[in-house]
Amino acid sequence: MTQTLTIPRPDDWHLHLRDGAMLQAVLPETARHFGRAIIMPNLVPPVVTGDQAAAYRDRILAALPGGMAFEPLMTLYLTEDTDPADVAAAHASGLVKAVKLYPAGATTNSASGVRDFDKVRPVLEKMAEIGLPLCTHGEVTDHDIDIFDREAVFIDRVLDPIRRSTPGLRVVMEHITTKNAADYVASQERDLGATITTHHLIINRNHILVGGIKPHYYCLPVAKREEHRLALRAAAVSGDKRYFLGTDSAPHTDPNKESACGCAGCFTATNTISLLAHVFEEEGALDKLAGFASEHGPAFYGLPVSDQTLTLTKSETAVAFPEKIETGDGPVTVFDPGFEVYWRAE
Ligand SMILES: NC(=O)N[C@@H](CC(=O)O)C(=O)O
Ligand SMILES: [Zn+2]
Ligand SMILES: [Zn+2]
Repeated sequence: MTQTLTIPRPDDWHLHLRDGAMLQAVLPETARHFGRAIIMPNLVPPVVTGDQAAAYRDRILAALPGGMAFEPLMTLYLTEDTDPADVAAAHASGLVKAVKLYPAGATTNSASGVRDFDKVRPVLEKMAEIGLPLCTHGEVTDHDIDIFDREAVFIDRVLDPIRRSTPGLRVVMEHITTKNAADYVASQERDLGATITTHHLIINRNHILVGGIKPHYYCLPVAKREEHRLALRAAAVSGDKRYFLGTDSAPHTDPNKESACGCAGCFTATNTISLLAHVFEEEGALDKLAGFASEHGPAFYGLPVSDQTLTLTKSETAVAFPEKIETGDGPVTVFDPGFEVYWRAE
């Protein structure tokens, strides 16, 4: 008997679409399965103002193949010069759904991010007042902090102080990778959620380093020890509304990944939904997939759950995903989970 699972059409609450030829190639990979996505603003140059976000939204919609329905939910890239009034106007018009905080130097295209968190206080206060969420890349950048500790230290030194001094500020801890982060979310009563990626439910740091270095498993925050992966799985399948899917699908061309200084990012848009069904089945929690992928995110952002559905079917034979997708900028390798997957999305 074929096993099927029907869920409301999922959304991706953390996605990199890039621009130009790359946007053209990767957008259908997401739009095939997802109805909406929170679009990350770390372009070069970054999407800082409401006008830039409106123009980027238009480029995304122009790149969408005819017949595909997809709603990009735009974000603004927070800089020390961001104008609270511009943020408020972009929110009031319905264009912008979140503001993204990148500590300067923490990740890909974060050079224009925040160095001195006191400088963005007026923006954060305005956001708390109008109910506009802050999405955080939660890692400190101090040279004396080990890369595997940077997320946990960010919570103590940056995030918790910001939240205490800005009551009412709603925060999404993006792409959490540690038990520390999952526990912090669980300990907070209100105004806090977290996205979890597909790949952090599947790989730990051994996958990156054992048996030769695997650049396609390198992303930021870097995958941690197995105990952390297990904590993320427990959070994702818990049914707790504070955790939801943000794939952080982050395309880089193969030459930029397979390099002496490889870029951070895993490209998971193509096979994410099948991989998630596999993971949730492994955890005996297929009934929790709809919450994680389709319901908790809209609840946090105050949006309706999709009235469309996506059906997953478990087949006898493994699904054949492409190893790479071609883009006008060069090939992009699709995330390889290292196991066969039998769940197919219609
Ligand atoms: N996650 C990553 O490793 N890379 C992202 C940036 C980010 O989300 O930190 C990217 O833009 O490539
Ligand atoms: Zn990030
Ligand atoms: Zn990201």
